[in-house]
Amino acid sequence: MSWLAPTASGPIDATITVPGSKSLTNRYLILAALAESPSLLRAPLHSRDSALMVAALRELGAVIEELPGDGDYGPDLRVTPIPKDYELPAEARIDCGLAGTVMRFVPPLAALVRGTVRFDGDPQARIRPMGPVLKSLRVLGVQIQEEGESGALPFTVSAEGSVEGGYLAIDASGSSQFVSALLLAAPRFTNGLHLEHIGKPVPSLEHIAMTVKLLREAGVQVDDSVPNHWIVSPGPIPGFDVQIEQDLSNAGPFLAAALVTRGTVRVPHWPAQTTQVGDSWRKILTDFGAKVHLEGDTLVVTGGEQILGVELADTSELAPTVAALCALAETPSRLSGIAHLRGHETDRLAALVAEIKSLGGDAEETADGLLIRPRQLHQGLFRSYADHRMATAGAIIGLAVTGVQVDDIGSTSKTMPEFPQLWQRMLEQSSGPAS
Ligand SMILES: O=C(O)C1=C[C@@H](OP(=O)(O)O)[C@@H](O)[C@H](O)C1
Ligand SMILES: C=C(OP(=O)(O)O)C(=O)O
Repeated sequence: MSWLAPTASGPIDATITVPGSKSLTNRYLILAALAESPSLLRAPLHSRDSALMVAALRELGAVIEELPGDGDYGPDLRVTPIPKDYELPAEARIDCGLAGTVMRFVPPLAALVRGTVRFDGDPQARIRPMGPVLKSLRVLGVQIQEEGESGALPFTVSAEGSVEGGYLAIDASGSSQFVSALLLAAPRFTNGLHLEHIGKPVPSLEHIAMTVKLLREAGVQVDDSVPNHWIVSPGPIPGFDVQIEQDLSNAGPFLAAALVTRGTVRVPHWPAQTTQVGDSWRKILTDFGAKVHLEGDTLVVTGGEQILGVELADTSELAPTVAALCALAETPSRLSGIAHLRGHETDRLAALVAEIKSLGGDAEETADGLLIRPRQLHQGLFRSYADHRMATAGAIIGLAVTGVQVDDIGSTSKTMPEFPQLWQRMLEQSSGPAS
């Protein structure tokens, strides 16, 4: 659905909470499916990525029910784990959509049931890198049959119900999800796992820290004291009851709106301690020239007189939102350490350069990032390439530039189906009506 991005007619003054974290929801779903007894996920995300994870775990024998809860964005989830020694009644089929967490995290779980499981996804998912996960499973003795390009969807996992584990070396420079995928299943490997990364630096390290923290909270022993080594001891995961934090990465476009309109945006219930990469908005938005502070547990961001250019390394999944702000900044910006964004939902470096340029901006790719220089932007089509974060980047630019048309705002359903309504609500709360 093509969507004319609303332009703000004055400073935004709004308070917004967003739905639950994708990364937390999909990790807790995996841990709950591996647990010894049922678990309750309170205020989880309900979006395409979480629905695909729920469907995948049901295919593998977990029972997942919706229960009324207190969250603003849908029911809680009760997860009854995959039975021990589960034998699939027939070949299972798992649709990964475009979800990295499903295509990377679920195959190691499929190795723990008996039977065959076929994985496929959206056409764009078939070019996202999968090789290190498939290679690791093969080294661990699991049979994988690939159908198309090597190291990519679609493929079939044939498993015998147990994985011995032990030492494994991988190159996770393409995605932190390769590491998280193996760590999450490792407590159920007979001998646990000693995973070593060998290669260029692993990106998005915050997401691995999140995996390690969640495993430890679930009672699993993890030693990550030596860089690039993770040692997970085998052991049971007791069922748990958890409140899921809102998605701080998805809070980003709303917070960015404060800078773009020189207004104020508040996000209540900002977690005091979190492993979400989105917590770094506090530093990033300060670099852009905003005033950022906490009032109790409410994060308050107020835009400055101008948006300053930034120099930032490894902004991970925040990069498209950051790039949108760079395109509106008064001084040049350099983003580095994000070469792996070429393997995200789309080649985000190419997509951001193409779309910023199509609005008259000045952007160029480097080997590992982007250079974005100030230039007046004009109306035009901003393509999202089925990528939720491209779509929200277009919305951010549209706040300042009239006539920005986002081709597929529906792509935000990947992690925030409510985005268009929440964006509108943010504008309606503000002093001037949106145009
Ligand atoms: O583990 C996770 O939940 C994620 C890890 C990161 O992947 P990469 O390491 O591929 O950037 C991040 O970008 C993605 O949105 C979510
Ligand atoms: C890279 C992302 O997603 P995925 O979990 O599909 O890798 C993202 O949400 O920015």
